[in-house]
Amino acid sequence: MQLPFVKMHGCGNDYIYFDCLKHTVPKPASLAKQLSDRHFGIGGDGIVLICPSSVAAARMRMYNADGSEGKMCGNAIRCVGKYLYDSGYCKKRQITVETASGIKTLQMQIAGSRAVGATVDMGPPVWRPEQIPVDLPGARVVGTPVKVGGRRYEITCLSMGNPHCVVFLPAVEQLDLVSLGRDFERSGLFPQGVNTEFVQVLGPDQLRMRVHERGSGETLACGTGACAAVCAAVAAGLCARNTEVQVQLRGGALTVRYAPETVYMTGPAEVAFTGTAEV
Ligand SMILES: N[C@@H](CCC[C@H](N)C(=O)O)C(=O)O
Repeated sequence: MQLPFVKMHGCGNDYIYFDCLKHTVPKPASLAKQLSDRHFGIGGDGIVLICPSSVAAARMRMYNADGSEGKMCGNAIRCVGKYLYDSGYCKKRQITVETASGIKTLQMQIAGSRAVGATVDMGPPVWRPEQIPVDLPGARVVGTPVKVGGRRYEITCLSMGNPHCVVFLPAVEQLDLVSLGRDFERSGLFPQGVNTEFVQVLGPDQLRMRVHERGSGETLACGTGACAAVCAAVAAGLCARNTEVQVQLRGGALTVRYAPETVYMTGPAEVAFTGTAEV
């Protein structure tokens, strides 16, 4: 069976998108594993299905490269908005998308007849450990000392619709994220796995971040992770609330504002190429 796809990315966080408003995708979990392979597949951090919704313009389902399903993806949702706008399904400046962690509203950035990015209302962060989930006591895990992989870290944990652990370090460029990411995954602290952000504070409105994602390994960017990093920086008094903070990632930059009621994330959405997959 042949299935058309669009390969899109937000700051280099790349997924293979299928239009499930028109087509049915069989066995998406195993397809994600097969197609994400950068040598034997199309290559990507996972796959995204753009599905019908009764409550929004479309429903997004995202699968990591290992086939696990994620509840939310900040970079993918901007690309879903772009696809809905560019293909004419929803030619509106404001687009709603249903996800496994609720309905999100996007304000599309338009250039000519195409969408080039979006600001997404990501919803407020969730701090309660049992709702993240993280196996640590207390009402919040903010700057909490732990031992992971035999080393001491101070971690901040929160959910942006998916679990995040933020670690502030003096420098992040030289880190071995394969082994560090694995250490955090295997720490026993995160019963549903975790996305770990290693963050260097460059200034009160600028962070540098590298990320090890649950189910995909190191990626060039993570939208929910950038939001988690800014919320953690605000909680630690390193950045101001309700101020635009630029998060520099390996694949580009995202802007995040931790507003009084919610978190706004702004960034690009780009098509890399289109094709047909044999499934
Ligand atoms: N790349 C993402 C997050 C994707 C899901 C994550 N790996 C998970 O399993 O929670 C983003 O841009 O937010």
